Amino acid sequence: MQLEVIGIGGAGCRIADAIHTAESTAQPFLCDTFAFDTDTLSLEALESIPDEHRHRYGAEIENGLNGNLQRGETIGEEHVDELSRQLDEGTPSAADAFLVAVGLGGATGGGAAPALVANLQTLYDVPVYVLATLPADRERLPDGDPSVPSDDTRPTGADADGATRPMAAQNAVRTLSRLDGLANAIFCFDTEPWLRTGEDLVDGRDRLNREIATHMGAFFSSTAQTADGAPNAESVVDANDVARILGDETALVSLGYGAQQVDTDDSGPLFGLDLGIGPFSSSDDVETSAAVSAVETAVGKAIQGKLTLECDRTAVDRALLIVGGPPAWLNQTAVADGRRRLESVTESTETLGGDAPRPGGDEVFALAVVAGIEPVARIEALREAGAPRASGER
Ligand SMILES: Nc1nc2c(ncn2[C@@H]2O[C@H](COP(=O)(O)OP(=O)(O)OP(=O)(O)O)[C@@H](O)[C@H]2O)c(=O)[nH]1
Repeated sequence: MQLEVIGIGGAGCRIADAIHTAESTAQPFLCDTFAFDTDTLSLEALESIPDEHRHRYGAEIENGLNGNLQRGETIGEEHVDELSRQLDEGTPSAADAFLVAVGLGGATGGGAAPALVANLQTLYDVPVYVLATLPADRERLPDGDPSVPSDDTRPTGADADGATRPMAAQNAVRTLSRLDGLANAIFCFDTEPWLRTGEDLVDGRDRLNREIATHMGAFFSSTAQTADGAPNAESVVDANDVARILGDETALVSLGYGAQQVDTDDSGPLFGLDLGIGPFSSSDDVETSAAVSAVETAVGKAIQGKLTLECDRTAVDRALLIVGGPPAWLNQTAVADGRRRLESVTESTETLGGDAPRPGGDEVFALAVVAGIEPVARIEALREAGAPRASGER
């Protein structure tokens, strides 16, 4: 499937940019990538999104929004037609789905995302998914907390731009609830557990954004059509499968990813075969036991390792497993076993599986998608953290 990615606000734009940067030319899955922000400098700092797909809006904002989500919502609603029109710079009608990336906790992206998602739903007849990062705890830590580096001269709990975000939890909860019923599904990335000890967003955000891009790229590139001449998947995951697993009732979605390095012969075509798709190993060349072991290891990491949002793996509505890598290493029995393993761990009512051949690759990877994961302890904690102020404000 082909994806139209739109980043909104600082985090959303950087994440969209990271996805665009990481997209492999061998496995393209992006229709277009757009970045919408009120902050010109932030837009200019992006790495790879084409200039004509970066759009600054809200010239009336003079000194930022200071976490004022209601103002962000008003500005988002006022500019939503302008933002949607920007998409005509690309080919949005060719997309099988939209992905709106946003950092929950801020006022710009969180304010505009619900209006944008609602507008896309009326303009296009394809699913609109959201990719949302949850705010980190250390954006609002009390003074003297040991996880704030002692040489940090910024205010305690400051984010990557040096701003504190005392409203982060409250804003995140409110934006999540506004997206409910608008987005088909929400991919969640929980920032806090992905930050290293003593690391804050200043140091960590580019690494986190690459992690997000790896997970999302592994998923959506596996659903893209293979290039001419490249081997087809034994079991293709297409846009319909994605829609079935993600659903259309704003399910929360978490991803698990694991990769295992494998030995491939890069010295050239084997057995006189050259399909014009780069170096690859023939299945005769790879020990079955080695291939099975590589698939099992990658699948184990994806299912039992760290998820983008930790949840009760045994209480998942729907699940999908994709195993990819050099064709010779994709042992189909092991791939099918992996899908059954995910099914038995999650006890989900529906579990799909597929494979993604990557000629020339040097690792076997597995991506587990779990959808319908609520209740999630982390979201409940955010709701609690945001609740007292929320009731006072509204
Ligand atoms: N993963 C990740 N999170 C980020 C990044 N930048 C900021 N965040 C977090 O995302 C949330 C929203 O921040 P921004 O996207 O900068 O905020 P904004 O939408 O531009 O809105 P305002 O700055 O409030 O006007 C906060 O919780 C930030 O700490 C980033 O590059 N990656």
